[in-house]
Amino acid sequence: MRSAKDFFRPLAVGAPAPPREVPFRPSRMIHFFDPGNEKMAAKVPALAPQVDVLLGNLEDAVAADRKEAARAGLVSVARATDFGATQLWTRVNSLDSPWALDDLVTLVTEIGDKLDVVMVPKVEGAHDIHYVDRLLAQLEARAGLRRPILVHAILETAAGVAAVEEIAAASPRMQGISLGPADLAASRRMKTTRVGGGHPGYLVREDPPPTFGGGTPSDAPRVTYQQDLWHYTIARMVDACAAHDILPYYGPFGDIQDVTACEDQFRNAFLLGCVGAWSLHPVQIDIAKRVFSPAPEDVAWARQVIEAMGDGTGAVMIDGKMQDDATFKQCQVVVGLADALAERDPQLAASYAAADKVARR
Ligand SMILES: CC(C)(COP(=O)(O)OP(=O)(O)OC[C@H]1O[C@@H](n2cnc3c(N)ncnc32)[C@H](O)[C@@H]1OP(=O)(O)O)[C@@H](O)C(=O)NCCC(=O)NCCSC(=O)C[C@H](O)C(=O)O
Ligand SMILES: [Mg+2]
Repeated sequence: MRSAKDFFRPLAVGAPAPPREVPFRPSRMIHFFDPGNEKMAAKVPALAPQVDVLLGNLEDAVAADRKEAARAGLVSVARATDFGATQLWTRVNSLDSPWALDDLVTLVTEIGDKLDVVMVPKVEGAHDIHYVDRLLAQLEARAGLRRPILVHAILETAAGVAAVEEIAAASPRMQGISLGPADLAASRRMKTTRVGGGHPGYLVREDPPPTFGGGTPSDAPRVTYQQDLWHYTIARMVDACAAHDILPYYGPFGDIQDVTACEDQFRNAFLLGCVGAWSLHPVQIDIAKRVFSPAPEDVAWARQVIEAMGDGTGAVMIDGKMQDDATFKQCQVVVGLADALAERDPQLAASYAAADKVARR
């Protein structure tokens, strides 16, 4: 068993010290691209300033006979691109595949100084993170890296969901966790054929009108309400991440043309505590940017509450609503996120300042 003190010692001689906290960097969208697709890879320099995270995907959606080309493509695009403040992540192949080892060895050795986070798919328990943790330390030491590469797990197997708390706590390298609804659906034997989003068959129906005195039941139409297939898993993931001070994300929304449902799915995740989602296509970038940035009027309201609450204790009434220590803390979350995002996004900073001005009139 590792002692608590061991947690902060490098797992290989000469490796950088493990991180003590996850540095906050905007990650409203993790934009996926296939580095072996020349057309897509050519768009990376122009995409870099528009997104918070660029992720070179080596796993699913890259055909088996294109794995090496994708890996080599990521090395060359990473070397050739100045990412500025944008993070570079990769999703390596799953640990039970024949490609995962070469993915990690090649990427850390060749472009480890440019890689911020390694996303590990199909994580089933702490043992998967421990394996990657030790290997990264060995490779970092060998490559002479000064900064540890962080690890992000995808929650996309039933075993992974059952072990989500131990996964979140498995290493100081843990940066966050994303929901992978497509693989999770398959692993759970759900009867869907989609990548995220809802399903019209998963619903509740209002009761029939009462038939007093044994009359004939009415055949009047009864309203149905589609339910959220992902609520339980997202909420569980958010709790595990918050408890271990790492970041939760919604994953992919596969119906690229249904921008409305994509926005709804992203917003549900945002309201439940997620900090971002994956964008699979350029059209999803602005949706994520909009949804995962607190709305200017909400930020202005939160600032008003914080100001009125003084030291954050007691209770006050604002516009007929009671505010106390707990709403003060919620408002601090909103303002803290807004300030951090505004530091990197001048357009957002301007819209927050404008809403604040209107609220103070
Ligand atoms: C989904 C796509 C295959 C669609 O591609 P395409 O048919 O080319 O779409 P468009 O014609 O609309 O494309 C318009 C132009 O935009 C470029 N493009 C498309 N996608 C991207 C992108 N992600 N990054 C950069 N540029 C992109 C096209 O090249 C077109 O360019 P041009 O011709 O010059 O106008 C495609 O979007 C795609 O492959 N996306 C990524 C898919 C992916 O990564 N999937 C894996 C993640 S989801 C998953 O793994 C499930 C999860 O693990 C789980 O279990 O839930
Ligand atoms: Mg998957």
